[in-house]
Amino acid sequence: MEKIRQTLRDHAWARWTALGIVAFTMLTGYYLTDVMAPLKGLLEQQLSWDSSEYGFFTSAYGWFNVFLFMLIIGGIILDKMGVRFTGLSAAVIMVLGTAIKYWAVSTHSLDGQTWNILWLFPMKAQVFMAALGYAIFGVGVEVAGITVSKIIVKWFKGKELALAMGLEMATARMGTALALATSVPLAKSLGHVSKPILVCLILLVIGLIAFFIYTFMDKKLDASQAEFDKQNNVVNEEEEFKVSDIFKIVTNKGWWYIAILCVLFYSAVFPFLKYAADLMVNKFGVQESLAGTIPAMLPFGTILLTPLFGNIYDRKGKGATIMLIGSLLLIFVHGMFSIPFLNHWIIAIILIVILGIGFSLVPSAMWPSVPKIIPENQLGTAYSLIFWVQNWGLMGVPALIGWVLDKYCVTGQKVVEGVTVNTYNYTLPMLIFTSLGVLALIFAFLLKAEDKKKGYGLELPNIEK
Ligand SMILES: NCCCC[C@H](NC(=O)[C@@H](N)CCCCN)C(=O)O
Repeated sequence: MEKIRQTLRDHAWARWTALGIVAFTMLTGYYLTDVMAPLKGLLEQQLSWDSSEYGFFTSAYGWFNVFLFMLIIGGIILDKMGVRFTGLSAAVIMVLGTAIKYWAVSTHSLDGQTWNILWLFPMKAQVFMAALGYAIFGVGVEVAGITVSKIIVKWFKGKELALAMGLEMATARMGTALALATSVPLAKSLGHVSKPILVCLILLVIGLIAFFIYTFMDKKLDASQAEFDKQNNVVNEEEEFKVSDIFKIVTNKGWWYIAILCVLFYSAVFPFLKYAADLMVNKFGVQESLAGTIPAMLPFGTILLTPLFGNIYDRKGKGATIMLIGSLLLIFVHGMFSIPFLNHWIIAIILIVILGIGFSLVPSAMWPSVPKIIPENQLGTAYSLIFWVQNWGLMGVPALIGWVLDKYCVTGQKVVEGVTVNTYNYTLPMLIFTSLGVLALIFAFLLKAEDKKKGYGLELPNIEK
């Protein structure tokens, strides 16, 4: 009998098609994640939300992931049950959470109601229900993220791993860019702040169907790998994941440096994006209806650059150095944003472009570096633990910024379309973002040193010759 020399992943068309499908599912998830960011002003006008309520809602993304350990549980399920079951479940959870959020923002049945959350905090019922839906969605999109990372490693290990991860992130960021650029026009043209969420809901259902289609490819990949192993007498030595492996992951210094760099770096980017449209209005005097357009350039820039830097990492290596340079750019940009007299909108555009470069450098090198430190059977859990640490920042920093804005940064009030809203000075929030960048740089240095000591190969190319 003729021996099989190739598995499905050795066919370029198959691995790039698989990537395209799962990346699309992530695009739909990222669209919903950021769809409310440019609507902060409209939420204040149409639903009377204030900055703290907006901050509370935004931080809900991480509630269940962080406090109920849903992300870690998701990672363990991923390593135990595999990518098909976990990915499908995650996509269903995204749809469910978004349906609840849409209902909360569009219904009138919650009008005027206040609930005591945990018998302690009075909160508008509408804000709470929208946040609950977003928290459920947050579990789905984060577990989908780790699942897709593991899927990419499965198809691209020893091949164009960083390019593939870069392309997946680029596709996902198209979702972010679309959200930033389209949510205000959609809300205005369709007549209500809830309408962009409805558009997301439809997209998420399509994303779920796409992932369902992917599961057939995944089955074929497993079958071709099993056949290859059988015919070539390959003994699969990969051990099954054990819950005790978590101990191995969390006692690995290199893993910790990536996790801490990740939380610091991402906390200075994603939460910044939530307030960036408002920053454009308050600091740079940009019109409300156009305010989302400048921050939207950031994800647009990363769409081109993340795969480009990923490709460089695949071919030339220098992963740890790439993360260092990205952290430096982050400090520069937020430092400049915090200087009060630099308030021309052209400066805002230039800084967002530079931030786009930084935000392409770090992720393009960080995520493909994890499989160099952690074995594949523990990868789902390792990614989920990194996401878990990161989610503390994604949850805490927006709430912190919302609170800081309300407490220390209100400069006055103005009337927008007949409604009185606060105006803010963004210097203090931008200094907070700058400090996160400085800490990120320190951990990028520590990671580079640890790589040198342990020989993880972060500075080596990913493509095996
Ligand atoms: N294959 C790379 C996976 C990580 C991508 C990374 N995503 C995250 O860090 C998520 N935990 C947070 C997503 C928040 C979406 N606005 C990324 O760079 O997007």
